[in-house]
Amino acid sequence: MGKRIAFIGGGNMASAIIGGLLRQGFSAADIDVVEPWDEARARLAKDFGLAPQTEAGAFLAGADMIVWAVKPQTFKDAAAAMRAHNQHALHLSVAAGITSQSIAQWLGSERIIRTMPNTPALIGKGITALYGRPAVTQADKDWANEVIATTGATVWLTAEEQLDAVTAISGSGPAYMFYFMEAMTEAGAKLGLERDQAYQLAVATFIGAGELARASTEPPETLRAKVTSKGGTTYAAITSLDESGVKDLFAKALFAAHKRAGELGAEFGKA
Ligand SMILES: NC(=O)C1=CN([C@@H]2O[C@H](COP(=O)(O)OP(=O)(O)OC[C@H]3O[C@@H](n4cnc5c(N)ncnc54)[C@H](O)[C@@H]3O)[C@@H](O)[C@H]2O)C=CC1
Ligand SMILES: O=C(O)[C@@H]1CCC=N1
Repeated sequence: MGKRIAFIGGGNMASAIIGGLLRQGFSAADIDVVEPWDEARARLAKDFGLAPQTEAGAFLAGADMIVWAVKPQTFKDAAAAMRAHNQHALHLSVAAGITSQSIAQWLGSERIIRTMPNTPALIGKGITALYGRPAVTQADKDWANEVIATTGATVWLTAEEQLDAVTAISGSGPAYMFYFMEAMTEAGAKLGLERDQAYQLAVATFIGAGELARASTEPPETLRAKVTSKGGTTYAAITSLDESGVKDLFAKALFAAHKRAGELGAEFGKA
């Protein structure tokens, strides 16, 4: 790629993208990171051979792309600290909820791409939705896609609001999967399995079902029907789930995540 990329925030999501870039041959010497937390800086140095800085500075002038990987709560302050040092970079945000309009105001730039990745990006198995502000060129989008594709699949959106829905589905999604794995492991242990074996069964079942869904042309309802013998064990479990209204409750949880994304934008995106 031959360009410099700076990360503002060096936590989980920054590490996922940095890891992806390095795996694809991007040079650590072309990456800058601003990360105030000592422990996080030490981890970035150890894992990736980087030399992160504690705060924004003149070194940021060399960045062609700036990746915003701070919490929504700290974005505005971090933007104010960076603004004087770089006015030409393409900006790529991973922050939940914070609109590109807020970012444009804080940075005085229209060259902004918002994204919503998820943590499987850490192992190159993520999925990220991206949205480019109208001023962003196709060449900028292609470059952002190239960077993010090092962490997994990409999906481009045409409406920025859709990012909040993506946040509810796939951004927060890994946590729901782990939640189900926890429940399956607990139940397995109560039913007499060794805990680590129950966990192994739960994880393998998620991976297998996910891969089957990916490989199949059939919808999930059909895949589910193929597991569900009339009057059998799955039927007993699904009937119990339906009687408890689990599908509706689960949808309610996703709506709560979606609502929270909007609230984060309103609360921490003020000019
Ligand atoms: N963790 C996840 O599953 C996902 C997170 N996101 C978004 O990614 C963003 C970052 O989240 P994580 O990486 O999980 O958080 P994190 O807490 O792991 O990383 C954020 C880092 O920013 C640093 N920081 C705080 N103030 C700073 C400042 N003024 N300048 C530079 N760095 C500063 C913190 O020390 C921390 O290391 C958030 O906005 C979140 O909404 C998006 C998708 C998934
Ligand atoms: O929980 C959060 O706010 C972030 C956004 C998506 C996943 N983690």
